[in-house]
Amino acid sequence: MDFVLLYKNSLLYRSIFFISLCLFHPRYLSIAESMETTDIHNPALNYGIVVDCGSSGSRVFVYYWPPHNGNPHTLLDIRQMRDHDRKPVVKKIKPGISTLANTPTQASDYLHPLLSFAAAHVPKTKHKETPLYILCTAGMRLLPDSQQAAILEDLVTDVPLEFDFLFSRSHAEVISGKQEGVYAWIGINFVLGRFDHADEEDATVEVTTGAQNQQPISRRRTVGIMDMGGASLQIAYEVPSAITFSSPQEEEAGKSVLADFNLGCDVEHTQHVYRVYVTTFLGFGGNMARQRYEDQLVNNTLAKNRLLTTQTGMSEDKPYLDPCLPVGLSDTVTRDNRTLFLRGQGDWTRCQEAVRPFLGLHNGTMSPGGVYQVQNGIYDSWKGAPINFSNSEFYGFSEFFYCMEDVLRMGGQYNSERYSQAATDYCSTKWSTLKQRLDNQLFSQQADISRLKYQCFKSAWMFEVLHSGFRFPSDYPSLKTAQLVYDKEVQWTLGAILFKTRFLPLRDLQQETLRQNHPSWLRSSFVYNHHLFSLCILVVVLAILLYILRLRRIHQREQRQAEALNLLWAEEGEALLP
Ligand SMILES: Nc1nc2c(ncn2[C@@H]2O[C@H](COP(=O)(O)OP(=O)(O)OP(=O)(O)O)[C@@H](O)[C@H]2O)c(=O)[nH]1
Repeated sequence: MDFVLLYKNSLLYRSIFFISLCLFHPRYLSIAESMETTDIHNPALNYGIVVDCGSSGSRVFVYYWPPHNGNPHTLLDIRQMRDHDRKPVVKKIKPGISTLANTPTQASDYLHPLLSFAAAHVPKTKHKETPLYILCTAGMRLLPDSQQAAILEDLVTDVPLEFDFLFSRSHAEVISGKQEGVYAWIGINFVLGRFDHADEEDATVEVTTGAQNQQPISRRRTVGIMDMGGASLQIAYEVPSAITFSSPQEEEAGKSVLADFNLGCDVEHTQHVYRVYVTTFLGFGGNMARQRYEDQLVNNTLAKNRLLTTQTGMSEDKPYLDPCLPVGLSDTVTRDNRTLFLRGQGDWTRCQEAVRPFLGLHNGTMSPGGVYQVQNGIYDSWKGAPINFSNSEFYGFSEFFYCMEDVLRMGGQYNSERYSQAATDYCSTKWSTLKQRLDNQLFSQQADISRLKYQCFKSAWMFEVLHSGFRFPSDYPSLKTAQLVYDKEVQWTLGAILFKTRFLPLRDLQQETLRQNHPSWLRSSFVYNHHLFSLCILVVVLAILLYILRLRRIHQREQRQAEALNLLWAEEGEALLP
């Protein structure tokens, strides 16, 4: 067979092609690798566990990372662990940990299934050095301090009795909404590679980080996030230029919604200094918004009944007509032993109008502190950093994705017109038909009866938050909703572990320097990037192989020519013989 053809069809040729691709785009190599089963037999891998204790449930995520590549400008390559079926190692339980407010001593038992699941996946020999973080969000934030403290105390005392992870008092905490927003922002930008060096085709921005005498740096444009959970809502986006405040009050308010942080391993490396505008809205998550709406329905309807001596909502045959429940759905709401009977009207437009007041709009701006702070008389009037709607990109997570995907099946690129049409149709579909569709598995696997019931409300709430609250123009072209990006589940937990391990590379670097004391050019060179290094070795080996094969071919050809010459001489010799 022709050698060239053989070579082109060979694994060798394809490997070289793939290797060249990866040499030019090492990012692709990392993406491909991160979808593989995690090699638990590799002793060099490090592990980390984050438990997200949300208002509606708790989930455990197991992450791992190879040793740092030695370049102080790159972050740890943290990936979600995958089991032998390549499935992400994640487990979820319901309800939320805040339901243990009155029985805090059960907190560690409650988390036991999640922690033993993680313990079964992380190699036993690694448990001692594997950090475990138990981070609680809005459900816990809504509890009084004493109840929060009692739950955390139980975890800090009991978890180490059963599990051998690296876990201390500071590893169990109720994080602020601001932290949650920043972590979500870090998570998605990391997965999208926006913290890497910019390629020519990337959209870049000039960034002034505020450091003294610092020239603007050109960096990849980062994406903004909106994350709507069960109880709280976060928005976070990078503010590329230094902000000037016109008054000390404005500065005070402004600083409370700006997060300045350095993701680099060392304060001297300013390449990864970011200034992010982040605001959290407690009570604005999908479930809490519905709860607030129902509270008001009960109060207002009963007050009206008293005033007008009517009986609206007092019995099943005289229900309150709720525009935000699907047509024909009967439901009840009970508050303080008072029950209100509801019947779905399925009217999207009226539902939008009904939910809008719950945004707490004040001079056209949503209250960053949420309704609770407004009720306490604290009102923050800072309007937030303006979003450049013509040069930005946003990702919507959790309810933004579930609202679009679970039943409407349109998660991904957001288009306000298509979305409101689909939501209008959903709301006006008869409840019996919706249930039939659920039984026929026409919705996503995650959709359950509760999703069906509140979809109409939640989709209107999401729409209002986006367009009336955050004032995104209806033709904004760059909003995507997502749960998986490059096949990775993007959660704020990923950002949390990245942030919490940001100094680990420094430790590795210092140890390496002490041990080997290499010249500095070597440390910063590609020799310390183990991917590139092994690929180069492979390329060299393949080149040598090809060279040897080619030499053999030349040698064989020469041999054949020599034999032919010998034959010719022999024949000529015979002919000359008398
Ligand atoms: N479709 C789908 N729904 C989910 C999933 N996880 C949670 N939900 C639902 O989405 C709503 C919001 O849940 P999350 O986004 O997990 O919010 P949370 O962490 O509980 O709430 P916060 O504490 O406010 O952050 C709840 O009603 C959940 O039942 C999921 O993986 N898929």
